[in-house]
Amino acid sequence: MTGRFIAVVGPSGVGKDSVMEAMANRDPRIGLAKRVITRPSTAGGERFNGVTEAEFQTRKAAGQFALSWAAHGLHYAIPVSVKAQLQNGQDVLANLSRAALIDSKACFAQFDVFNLTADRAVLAHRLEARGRETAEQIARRLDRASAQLPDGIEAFDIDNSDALEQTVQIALNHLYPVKA
Ligand SMILES: Nc1ncnc2c1ncn2[C@@H]1O[C@H](COP(=O)(O)OP(=O)(O)O)[C@@H](O)[C@H]1O
Ligand SMILES: O=P(O)(O)OC[C@H]1O[C@H](OP(=O)(O)OP(=O)(O)O)[C@H](O)[C@@H]1O
Repeated sequence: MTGRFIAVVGPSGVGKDSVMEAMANRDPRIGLAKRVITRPSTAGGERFNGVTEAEFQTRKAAGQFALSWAAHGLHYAIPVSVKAQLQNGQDVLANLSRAALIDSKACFAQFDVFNLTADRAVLAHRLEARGRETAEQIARRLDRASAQLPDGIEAFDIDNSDALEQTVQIALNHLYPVKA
């Protein structure tokens, strides 16, 4: 059976990549979409494919992206290879912009959304602790924290203010309900 494409959205620093990675480690039915980003691969954090702006545009023109968007002064894409993962029956998690949800819904037959939330103070603390962005970049990311989901998009909301393990369990229970 074809897998589900699950968009994981929420403000920068809320824990999208951490939750996704922990879910994939817990359950073999889950695969991760590896994003292509115009950020040096040495920047750390999630596993992503870092490319130059020119390389990004070349790959986009060659049809190598299922989805792409711009945010935080960077370009991001989900490679078309996710379709093979889905055809192999994996449920695929992808860290997506809330602004890319409409395109994403149109692109994938089986589509779900996890919307992660956390208090602004928690976000600020996590972004500082992650240490990847400057103070100014962090301030701009926090300004986007309250962005709403587009009309017509239904999401499963999960508060990731507390322990990561708790969030992961709630998300897994939602994806794979235990039959009584
Ligand atoms: N539930 C949690 N409790 C504590 N720290 C967390 C939790 N979830 C994520 N973090 C930490 O917060 C920071 C941001 O997480 P990350 O997964 O990079 O967020 P995002 O992908 O949403 O930008 C990381 O340093 C991560 O280790
Ligand atoms: O439009 P928004 O919903 O605010 O999302 C903006 C960007 O932030 C998210 O990534 P993340 O927070 O992981 O930032 P990063 O990709 O730079 O790490 C998401 O994947 C988008 O690329």
